[in-house]
Amino acid sequence: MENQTSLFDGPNPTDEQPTVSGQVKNILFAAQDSFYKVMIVEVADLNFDYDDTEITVTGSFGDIQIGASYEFKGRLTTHARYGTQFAAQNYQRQAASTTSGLVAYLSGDQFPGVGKSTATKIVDELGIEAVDLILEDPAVLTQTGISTKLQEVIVNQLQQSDGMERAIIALNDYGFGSALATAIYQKYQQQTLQILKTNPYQMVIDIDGVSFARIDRLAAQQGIDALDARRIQAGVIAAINQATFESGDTYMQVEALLQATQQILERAQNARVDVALIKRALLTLTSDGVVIADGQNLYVKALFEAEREIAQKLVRLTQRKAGEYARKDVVKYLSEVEEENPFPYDDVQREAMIAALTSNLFILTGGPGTGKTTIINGVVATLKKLLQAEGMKWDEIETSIRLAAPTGRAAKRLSESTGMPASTIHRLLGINGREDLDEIDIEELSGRLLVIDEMSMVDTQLFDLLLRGIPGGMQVILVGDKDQLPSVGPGRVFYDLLASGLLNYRELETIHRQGKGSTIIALASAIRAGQLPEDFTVRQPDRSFFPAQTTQVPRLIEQIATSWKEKGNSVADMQILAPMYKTPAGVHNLNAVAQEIFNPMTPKKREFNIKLGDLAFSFRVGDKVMQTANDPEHNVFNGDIGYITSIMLAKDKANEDNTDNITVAFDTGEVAYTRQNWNQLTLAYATTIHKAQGAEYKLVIMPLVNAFSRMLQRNLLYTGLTRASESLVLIGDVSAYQRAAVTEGVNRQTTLQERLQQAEAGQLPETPDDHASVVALNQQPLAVDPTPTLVDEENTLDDSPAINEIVRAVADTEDDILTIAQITAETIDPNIGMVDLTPYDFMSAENML
Ligand SMILES: Nc1ncnc2c1ncn2[C@@H]1O[C@H](COP(=O)(O)OP(=O)(O)OP(=O)(O)O)[C@@H](O)[C@H]1O
Repeated sequence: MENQTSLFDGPNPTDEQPTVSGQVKNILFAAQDSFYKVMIVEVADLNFDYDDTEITVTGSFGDIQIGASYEFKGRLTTHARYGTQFAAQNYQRQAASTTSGLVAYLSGDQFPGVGKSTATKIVDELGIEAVDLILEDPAVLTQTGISTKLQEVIVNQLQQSDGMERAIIALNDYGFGSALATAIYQKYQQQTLQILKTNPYQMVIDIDGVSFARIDRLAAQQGIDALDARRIQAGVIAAINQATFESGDTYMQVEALLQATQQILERAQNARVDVALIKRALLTLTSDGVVIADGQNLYVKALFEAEREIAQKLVRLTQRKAGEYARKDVVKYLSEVEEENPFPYDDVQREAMIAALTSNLFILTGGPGTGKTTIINGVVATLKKLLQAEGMKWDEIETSIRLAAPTGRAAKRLSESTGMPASTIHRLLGINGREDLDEIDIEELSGRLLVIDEMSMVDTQLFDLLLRGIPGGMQVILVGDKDQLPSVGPGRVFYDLLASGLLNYRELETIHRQGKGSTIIALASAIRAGQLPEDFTVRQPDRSFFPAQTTQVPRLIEQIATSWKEKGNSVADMQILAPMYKTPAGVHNLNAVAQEIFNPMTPKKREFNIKLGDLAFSFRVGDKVMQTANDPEHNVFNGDIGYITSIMLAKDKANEDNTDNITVAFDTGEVAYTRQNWNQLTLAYATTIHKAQGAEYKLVIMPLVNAFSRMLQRNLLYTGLTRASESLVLIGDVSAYQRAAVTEGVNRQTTLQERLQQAEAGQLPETPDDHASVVALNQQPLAVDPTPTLVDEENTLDDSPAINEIVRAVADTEDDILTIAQITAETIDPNIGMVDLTPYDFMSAENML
């Protein structure tokens, strides 16, 4: 088994682990999308101080039976609202410990047809471990001589109840967290243990997010050969998944895939893998339909199907009889809405709104301040009038307009700017993003209109799922800014939809935002057109540029941030955005700099020192932090920003929980993190530009230096500076900005446009099954392209499970736990702003360098 010892695991390993056993009286809560449960257990035995007869037990559990007895290992915790609970890390059904108990169990009601004599035969033959043996290998029952029918009854029942528990326990033991364990079990059900033990590589093929390296270690321990065909096939899948994720392409060329697979396989175990073996593996995968070969392009099935389905659905949507409302009604109600609006619409806006309301599918793109929100509001208000005229009741009207965006932050902004409820796309569809895409069942949405904002962030697979939920009669409006960074996941859907030229869209170009912000927007427009404006380095009321070399950046930022703070502004309204994590001008170092300004150490403050490889930093009470993974159980998601409100040490008197923990206040509530989960938090004074997509800040400070070389691309610069709503401070080399402005982002390889054209012509190909290119490959010698694949630092760093080394923190000896009520109050104060401030106010130019 994998060695799971990590310094995260905290307390002294020689301590006996807190254990409680007893009968489950009730299940208070069972999460729908994972195994998380909260239940009441009647205490029969325990090894820690606790004097009630019942205890609340929480954790990931399979099919818990009320009334059955279990043993739980874990720790006692104190929940702010629910009091003392036992957080189980592991559990076990208390099996019968005597042969007579086991005979009684096997001849019980749950095994129909199995009488005492059959049960006795089984126990005599297989012993007290009978249940384990049967679950590991059902064939052992044949040696008991009982009928095949009864064998089936026993195996099915055991697999159903104990099988699930054992599977989850085993998955936990192998180090799979709750989310992956859930996904794995949902896929294999009763077969989970068997797959884990006999062919763990299958998991790499079937389950998103299972790491090849982890499975490879597991398989090697089980003695699976490095040249085993299953290993090579899993390597192919790992390579194609990794490459599509890193490049954003939706497919890969044959030669590149062969080479990447070889690298992955040879790096993971020190054994040479011949390309011929990889070719053979690829042939099997394409024959089985796991990989789709379309000419020289190889796709994982889900991405191939997603592009195909998107094209088909969109073309069907546009070919459907045009929207239900007559143009003259639309024009009439829109004029009423316009009269109620504080300003008249411009012609393009008016025309876009009419087109949106009279089409089944409408796409709107435009930069900041061009009126996208104005159009959404106008369309929604006009639609309300149209529906009212149809006789629809008010509450029905409200619920028939659905607004959504790809991230929680973008949904929140959409809701604020429209005054209507908006949700994430995942929530709209009722999914958590961990489902098996082959089996996921999306329910059709109800309503007349669906508006999706920040479309540029939607990837191929999410868009496919979204379209599956859109019923025939629903109008769809997709809104975004095509010049922003594309989605993190594979594809560049929004770009492709626009570039196909086949779908109904309007581009807004006139900038309407006046006064403050105007020169930021003008700068954004120039950069969008591939130029740095001549006045780039000239100080403007709302933006400035300070030349600096990489090593000078931290000092400059220190001064700007200090000045911002001294003027009484909130840290929540300020964001430092850098393209990369490393270098003195990168996210890691700038976080350290900003932390010293916004949250310096004081004798009364607590901190935990963290060390991750070369990176050392600390979490302090009051720190601005970001959640870096989705955690639906606690309602916090990747990119959510919060503030540390308390730091508790295991030894604190006030800490009834016996472990170190950090509590963070998010907009949605407080979340406590024990050491195992600290890797989900980072300091967030500075973040990458990718992580800031969909957010807006009053002040953005952005360093761009030549050291960021290959990240210097137009859409990155554009996305970063358009996050600033009132003030923008740019720092670095003019030449770096120049280079970013003229460098078009790497072109993602996708086939969505081609599929749209094929769908439009009624010639969308069926999923190819001849995989001729791969067949041919196995017959010819192959020239492998020696160019290594570029690794995108952004993805690599964010996805890196590098956290295996964390040095136990030492805090000061203060017993008081400090809270930061003041800071959280400040972050939600909408009045703290930038009235009459310019970036120049934050500093005096003389002492900048
Ligand atoms: N035709 C117009 N005449 C005058 N002002 C307008 C017009 N259209 C929009 N505005 C104003 O311009 C500003 C920007 O518009 P809006 O918020 O709709 O743009 P946006 O594209 O959604 O911007 P962002 O993406 O930055 O949120 C708003 O203050 C809006 O009231």
